[in-house]
Amino acid sequence: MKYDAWILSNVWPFNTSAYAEAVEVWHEYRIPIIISTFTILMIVRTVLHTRLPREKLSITPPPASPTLAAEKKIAPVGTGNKKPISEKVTEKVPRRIVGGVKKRNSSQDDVVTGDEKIQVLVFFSSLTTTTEKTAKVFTEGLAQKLKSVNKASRFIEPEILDLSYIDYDEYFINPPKSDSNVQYFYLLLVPTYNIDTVLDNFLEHLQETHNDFRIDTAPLSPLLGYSVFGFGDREGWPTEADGFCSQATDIDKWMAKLTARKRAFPLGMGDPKTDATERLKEWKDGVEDILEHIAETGGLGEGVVGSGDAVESDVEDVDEDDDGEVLFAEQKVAQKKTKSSKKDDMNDMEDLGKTLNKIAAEAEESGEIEIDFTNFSKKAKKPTAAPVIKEMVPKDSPTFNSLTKQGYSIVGSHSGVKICRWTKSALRGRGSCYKYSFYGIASHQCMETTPSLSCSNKCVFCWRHGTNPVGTTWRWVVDPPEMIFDGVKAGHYKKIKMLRGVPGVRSERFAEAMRIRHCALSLVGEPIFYPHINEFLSMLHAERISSFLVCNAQHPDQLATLKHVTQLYVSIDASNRESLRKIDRPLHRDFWERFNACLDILKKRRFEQRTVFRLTLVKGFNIDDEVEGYAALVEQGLPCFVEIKGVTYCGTSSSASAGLTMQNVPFYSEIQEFVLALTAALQKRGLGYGIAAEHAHSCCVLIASDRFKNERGKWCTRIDYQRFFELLEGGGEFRPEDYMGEETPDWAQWGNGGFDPRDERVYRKGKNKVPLAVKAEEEEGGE
Ligand SMILES: Cc1cc2nc3c(=O)[nH]c(=O)nc-3n(C[C@H](O)[C@H](O)[C@H](O)COP(=O)(O)O)c2cc1C
Ligand code: SF4
Repeated sequence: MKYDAWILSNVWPFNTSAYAEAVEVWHEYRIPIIISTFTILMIVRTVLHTRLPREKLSITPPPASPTLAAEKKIAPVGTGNKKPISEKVTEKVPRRIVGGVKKRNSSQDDVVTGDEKIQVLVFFSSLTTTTEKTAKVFTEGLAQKLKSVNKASRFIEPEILDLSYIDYDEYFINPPKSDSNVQYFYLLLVPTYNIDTVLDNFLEHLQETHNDFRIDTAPLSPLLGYSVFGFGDREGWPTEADGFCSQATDIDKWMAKLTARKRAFPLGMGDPKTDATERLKEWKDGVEDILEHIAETGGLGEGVVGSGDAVESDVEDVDEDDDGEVLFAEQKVAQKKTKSSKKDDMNDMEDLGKTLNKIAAEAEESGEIEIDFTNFSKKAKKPTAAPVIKEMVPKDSPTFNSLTKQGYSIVGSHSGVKICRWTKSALRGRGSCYKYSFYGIASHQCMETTPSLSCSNKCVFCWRHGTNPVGTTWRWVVDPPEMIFDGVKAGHYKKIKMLRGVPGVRSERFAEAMRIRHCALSLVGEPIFYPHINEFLSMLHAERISSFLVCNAQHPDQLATLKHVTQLYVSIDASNRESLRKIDRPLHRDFWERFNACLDILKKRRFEQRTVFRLTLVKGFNIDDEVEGYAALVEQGLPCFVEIKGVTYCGTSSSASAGLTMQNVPFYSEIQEFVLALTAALQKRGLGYGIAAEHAHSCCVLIASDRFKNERGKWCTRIDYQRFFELLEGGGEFRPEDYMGEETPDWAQWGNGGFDPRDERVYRKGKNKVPLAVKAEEEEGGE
């Protein structure tokens, strides 16, 4: 019997015609039957999957995220009728975060459970050392305090870290790696600068870390907590809306995001000139309390002010809507848009567009800010009001009053002119400054001026800081060069005329002084900062006024485009990066790169114009062990001359606050020693330099390149000014040797002191005949 026939007769209970019909139906409908069955099975599976609670198969946390122990979560106190977030989460599973951004929501994720150690890290940033000094004192005080709290043994000695030197990746992507059971607490003390500083880098790093899709949005949540204190200036930035402590505010916000809102204590702010001490003390007390609390209880505590609780999150940060979804403001707007469009049932794109605009406007009105958390653009900036360009030194400003009290005539809104003490001295026949000994410049015919009272450094030895404005870029009203030129000349002549009646003024010198022959662009500030510096120089040269321009080696772009000057100076205040940072306190974060770029420019220019390195020696800052470093810089820039000058002491509170005292002023014998050592170091390197001249009265010595020796081997450091103007007016190319002047007079040469024998040497009562250290009021203006 065949198998089919056997089945029919033994298994199939019905008759054969019924079977044949069934087979026929199957053949006809088998595809829809299979599809329907499969679909029904899938629906049943999906329903069961979403309804039934699931067991966690693994306890491994997701990469880069600490274990989230839902059991640890404590209901926040003080949230009114709102249910604790953790409860809501378990009620509505799964909890959706629109936009796919991972977010943590409790400050209790990482608690100290028993014997963990607590390490406080105090980060600071400082340009002009206020914050640095304060942070040091603060950290010492905190260390003392933590020794006396309950559970003091939990605390490791707090550590202080400079944001300019640390690797952000080590501290601000994840907490530092530690093999023992140490947990970290971050404190940040930062100033605010509306110019480019290291803080911009830092903020960018925080922002990028938060927005980096590869890492958790809150990778710093394992921290125990953090708090920020900002230093600002209410005089310039009176309110927070004006930018008072704006960078501290930004850091606080980004840290809140990165730590999942573990703000342990509210952002503190203070102005060192007024209330910083008081505000910092309050903040310190609060931070100490919370640290004690952490050591005792293991966490920040929920619901208390400053607990970092989710309820106090920022408006633009995170928000909860009725459905228990955590939505970012952007998506909330988007959701409203969707709901609204559904309600209105409009398919027409034009109408939809109108509705969206309306909703967006509503959202804006209600204070919701649209933030793109999914696409981070560095260029995206907060919309700001159109900038109002201000005057650098307005007539009603404290800076104006202070500068005028010091004898400056302010021209326009950013230029100044002042009579230097050597001009007065020369008028009375009592000697010119070292520029006469070295270069033949008569001080009574010299005008000292600057077209930019602003500077990008805060050198410890500068007698004007506290008064002169600072900045890294020109952000003020620009006065025309003609106005400045006429103004500074008028100011200079006016002051000369006022000296008419001073006892001892020689009539012939007074008459000569009414014709300016030289301009020292070195008074204060940074002359090449002025956008029309080249036009200004042309005006000087057109009147046959020679130009000595001193720049601080921080503006390579401007230096590169600078036209011809009679002598071009670069201040070399230190031989290495760290020393330069300490002494010049530059505002530019890439100050060392800028400095080196300027030296390279100077090197290229050495066959076009006379180039000079100006070294100002400050004992305890930039002399010890730096000879070789300076020699290396000379080798790099190959200047025509190196002027070495002892610092002058101004005795102001700002110099004192920079740690400068009379002890930092070198004796002339120390300058001489340094010059001998430097010359030897240069010669050892095979560089053709020698000591050409000195002016002991100004504590100043000149090292010159052998290029400035004549055929008789004599130094010719003086300048042929007549020739310089002829060459300039000729319009062709020329070299510094082409306007090399006559031989340096014997009395000015090394070993002879440098005082013009035709002048009368006047010693002040009680002063040594050989000046050992010159005070600023004597020396000011003798640039
Ligand atoms: C160029 C410059 C820009 C500044 N910008 C701001 C500012 O935008 N907002 C503010 O509150 N303070 C500003 N300040 C004030 C400093 O933040 C304040 O003086 C601070 O104490 C400096 O700290 P530090 O010297 O330790 O770096 C600025 C100061 C300077 C010199
Ligand atoms: S570069 Fe000159 S003006 Fe500027 S801070 Fe230094 S010494 Fe003062």
